[in-house]
Amino acid sequence: MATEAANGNSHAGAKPPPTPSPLRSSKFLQSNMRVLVTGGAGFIGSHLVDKLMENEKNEVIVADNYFTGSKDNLRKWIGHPRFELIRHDITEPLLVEVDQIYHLACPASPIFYKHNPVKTIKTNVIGTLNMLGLAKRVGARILLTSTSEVYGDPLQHPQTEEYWGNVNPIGVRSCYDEGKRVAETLMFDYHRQHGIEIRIARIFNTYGPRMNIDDGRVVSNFIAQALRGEPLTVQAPGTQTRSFCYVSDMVDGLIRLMEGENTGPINIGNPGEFTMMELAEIVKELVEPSVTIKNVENTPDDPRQRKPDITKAKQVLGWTPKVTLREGLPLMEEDFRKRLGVPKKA
Ligand SMILES: NC(=O)c1ccc[n+]([C@@H]2O[C@H](COP(=O)([O-])OP(=O)(O)OC[C@H]3O[C@@H](n4cnc5c(N)ncnc54)[C@H](O)[C@@H]3O)[C@@H](O)[C@H]2O)c1
Ligand SMILES: O=C(O)[C@H]1O[C@H](OP(=O)(O)OP(=O)(O)OC[C@H]2O[C@@H](n3ccc(=O)[nH]c3=O)[C@H](O)[C@@H]2O)[C@H](O)[C@@H](O)[C@@H]1O
Repeated sequence: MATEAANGNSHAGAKPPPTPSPLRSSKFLQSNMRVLVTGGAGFIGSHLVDKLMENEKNEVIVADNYFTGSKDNLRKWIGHPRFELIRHDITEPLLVEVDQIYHLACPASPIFYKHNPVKTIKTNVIGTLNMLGLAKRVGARILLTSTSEVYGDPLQHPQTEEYWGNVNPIGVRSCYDEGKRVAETLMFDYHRQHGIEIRIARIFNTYGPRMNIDDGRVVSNFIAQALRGEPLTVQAPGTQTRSFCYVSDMVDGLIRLMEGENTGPINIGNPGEFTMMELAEIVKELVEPSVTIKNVENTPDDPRQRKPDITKAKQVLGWTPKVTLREGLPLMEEDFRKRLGVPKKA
């Protein structure tokens, strides 16, 4: 059984987990861990799939509705005997026999999650209920990719897992941050009531190759703008901070959490903290020094500061991020150059 949650909630009343599929222990000559990745055609999901597929004992099933993801992100696995891709919207039940569920499906960029907020809530609430129902039926362990947005516009800095957050329940971001908070609640209620083996990762801003070019998030915006020779749009005031984690570090953290014994919630992010103006200056310096920086209006409820306290991830997962922002940005730039057809100047 997993150890106590980070926030100190007691799980003394939790039931033992349901019995996993007998196939998990009875197969010897073929893959014996069947892993479902919801949202596996998206940015983080597709990198996670790449890593999971490296292990020959894993059979990977992706369920995705392609709202913000794409088959293209998974093209190297399509047709592989240990890989299966299902077009499926997780707000509908899914019947598959699996041992582990990485539950990522949810639009992550503010532009996309605000586009149809009711659908975003349904994805977080009904979608998570469906995945927990599946976990219960087949005895699978389930990991939820929650978010640092559960801390809202945090009044504690850096944020530890014990902090309960400062969230506007009726704002334009609420479909996402309150949606994820309910998803976390559902995870713990299924754990306590039905003994489901749960893992919760609170992910902080993650970036890297394969982000949608017009995704709308800040790192992808700045790199695409720099490569197109457009001004970098710093939203007011520009002093707001974020901490950026490179995607390979994130995937490593998620797999460690799934394989470990702690339920979480656990912050997974890179504590290096930058203002948006600093980020723009770094992108300008590394990618295209001739571009200008333009101040533009911000959107409501934008968190003013965000930085993970990762003491817990270090202690219980033995995890620390390895890739610095200055190392990760050029890797993303290379991918964006290929996709935008902008070669590096000699
Ligand atoms: N990238 C980050 O900085 C970040 C930070 C915190 C949390 N997260 C979480 O990590 C997960 C992945 O984020 P990402 O950056 O890869 O985003 P993404 O938008 O690239 O990927 C999300 C995937 O989920 C799919 N999806 C959305 N709604 C669905 C539905 N109803 N049914 C089936 N599939 C659906 C999309 O098509 C896409 O492939 C999300 O749960 C997000 O909330 C990401
Ligand atoms: O890490 C998290 O927990 C969350 O982080 C992001 O949300 P956010 O930090 O608002 O992401 P961005 O849209 O990339 O914005 C980051 C900052 O950059 C600013 N920004 C954004 C875009 C831009 O062009 N310019 C700009 O200055 C925004 O005002 C904001 O202050 C993700 O999009 C969420 O999915 C995720 O859950």
